[in-house]
Amino acid sequence: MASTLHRVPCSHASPRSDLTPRRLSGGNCTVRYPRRSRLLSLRTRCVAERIKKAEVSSEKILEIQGTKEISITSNVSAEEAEDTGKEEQPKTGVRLNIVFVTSEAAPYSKTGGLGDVCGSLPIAFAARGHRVMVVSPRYLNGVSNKNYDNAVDLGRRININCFGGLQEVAFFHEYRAGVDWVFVDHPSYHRGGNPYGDTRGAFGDNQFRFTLLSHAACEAPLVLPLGGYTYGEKCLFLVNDWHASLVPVLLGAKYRPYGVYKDARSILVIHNLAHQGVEPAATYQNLGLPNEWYSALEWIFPTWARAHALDKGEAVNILKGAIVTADRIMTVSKGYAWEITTIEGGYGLDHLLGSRKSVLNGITNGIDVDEWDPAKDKQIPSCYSIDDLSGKALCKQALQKEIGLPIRPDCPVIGFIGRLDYQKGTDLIRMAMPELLNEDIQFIMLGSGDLATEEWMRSAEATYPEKFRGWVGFNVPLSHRITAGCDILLMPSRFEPCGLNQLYAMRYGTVPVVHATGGLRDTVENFNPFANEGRGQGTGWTFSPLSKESMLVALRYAMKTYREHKDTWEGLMKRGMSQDFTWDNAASQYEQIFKWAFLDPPYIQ
Ligand SMILES: Nc1ncnc2c1ncn2[C@@H]1O[C@H](COP(=O)(O)OP(=O)(O)O[C@H]2O[C@H](CO)[C@@H](O)[C@H](O)[C@H]2O)[C@@H](O)[C@H]1O
Repeated sequence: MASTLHRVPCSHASPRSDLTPRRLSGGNCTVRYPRRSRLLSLRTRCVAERIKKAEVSSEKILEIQGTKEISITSNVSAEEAEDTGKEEQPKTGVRLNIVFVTSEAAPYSKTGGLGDVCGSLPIAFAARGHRVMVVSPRYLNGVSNKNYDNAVDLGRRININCFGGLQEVAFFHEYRAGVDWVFVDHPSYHRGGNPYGDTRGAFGDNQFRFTLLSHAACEAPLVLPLGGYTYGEKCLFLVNDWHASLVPVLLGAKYRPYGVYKDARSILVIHNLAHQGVEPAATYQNLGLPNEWYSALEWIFPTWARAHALDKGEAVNILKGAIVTADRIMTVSKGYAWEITTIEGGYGLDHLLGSRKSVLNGITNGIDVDEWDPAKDKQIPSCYSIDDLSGKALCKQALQKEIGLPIRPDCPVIGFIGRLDYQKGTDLIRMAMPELLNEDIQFIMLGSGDLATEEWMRSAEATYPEKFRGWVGFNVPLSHRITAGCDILLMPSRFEPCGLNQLYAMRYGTVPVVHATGGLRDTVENFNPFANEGRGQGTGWTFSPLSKESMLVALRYAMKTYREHKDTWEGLMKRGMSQDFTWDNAASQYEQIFKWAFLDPPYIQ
């Protein structure tokens, strides 16, 4: 065994040798990795610490000390495991080193569904026996700082060569729920607002901030001795959306030419194709990539999308870079996996995605069934379950009271939660509202984003004081109370890669009414009152086409059923509540894709 691990030659032969990954702040060309013996002693120390903290069952101690694999029985203390003599066995056949790269991970950072997924899917993989690291920025915006209280500075600094200079980043780390949460620290992540922007709009340096993230994520498995030893080169990168999409390009352009990461694989997970990280072509030189890799990111806008006659439409598209270099591509539902290969859903990338159809799969997201559990949710005023729904009625009354609407148990309450964005079809809600509020209903909206829609929500409250409430902002506890207290959840999304709110709604016995698109069509079964010998079948209503009229038709069916067919309504609620949306289910499907990824040679050698 070599005394140092992962030594990368400092190839001065390359005209861009400044791009070699191993630079240290001190100017050395290679990182001095700890010797193997030191790694083992670090590992032993860390194991001792974990044993002390009773994070590892006693039966596992020998295994940890003696083998390369770590299996954490996350919720079982050493004493418990000894007492019962039982121990969770890893569910996976092949244990992998999985590295999530993401711009958000709840509860540390979240602006939407990406944060939810990257906060809970890693835990599901860890529980199945994989070693899992999540690499994400350490956002300090004044409000979120406390989220990182338990993350300690690992004392590792690396210099990233991009944007015309060396950028020093640090790594913070928290080990929680069997997962190594790694936070990349850099001054550009320390500012007010959310991860992408503030009240003045998107940050102008997002390309820089997420370039740093991708470079740092490529280094993390090599340089961070987590739990005493590094993840090493044979790992699987799960890169989420455009913010992490430089990772597969970097593997091919910056590491493999030096023999590093030859056994790694990368999978691009697309949560939202509408955001691609497109910037002027001139920014390519900032990304820390060799010139000859330009074509991987090259993007030419069609003529109609150019600003003027002399505009050649030349740009770089970071997401495209991952589409053409990742070993496999995934989306968050089967329906969306197909939609993105069509001209309507492909956002200009349909041809490229179609050309990689053989490695493109969709797996429906799961949800965090502990955080979203009406039987033990601390955020709602009264818990309930499929066996006793009485608490739901109390949640409805409490919501009406909290939000200042008349307390009326029999009046159907319709809710909407989400980003106020073109994607979510909020324009349709605005258009339909005068007609909808002619009915005897109440409507509650929670969201932030598009300023005009926020303004409209405020004015709608004034126009319909007895029927409409709009809460402008991002408020997770309130989103739980709305999900529990409403009867119907409306999601008229133009496109929806998966959608999580309809899953939360069903789990809380709130009946979804959704546009039949992407993951919404895959997860909500349209109600059929005649099926099942007249007992009915389905979990909600799906409407199509996306028009005000068809949305109102679906909502009227729902309201009529709610008012006039109480038993049928309860059947709808209970069928929704009994769906299996656990991450474990999704994670086992992911493992099949992982197997395929390692069966094939790396797509970019
Ligand atoms: N104002 C607010 N206050 C509190 N909570 C709020 C909120 N606005 C939104 N949320 C929360 O943010 C999450 C939104 O998740 P979605 O999956 O519905 O949409 P999003 O478009 O962000 O995600 C993208 O990624 C996910 C994950 O893959 C896909 O499901 C989805 O289709 C895709 O568009 C939910 O947890 C929701 O409750």
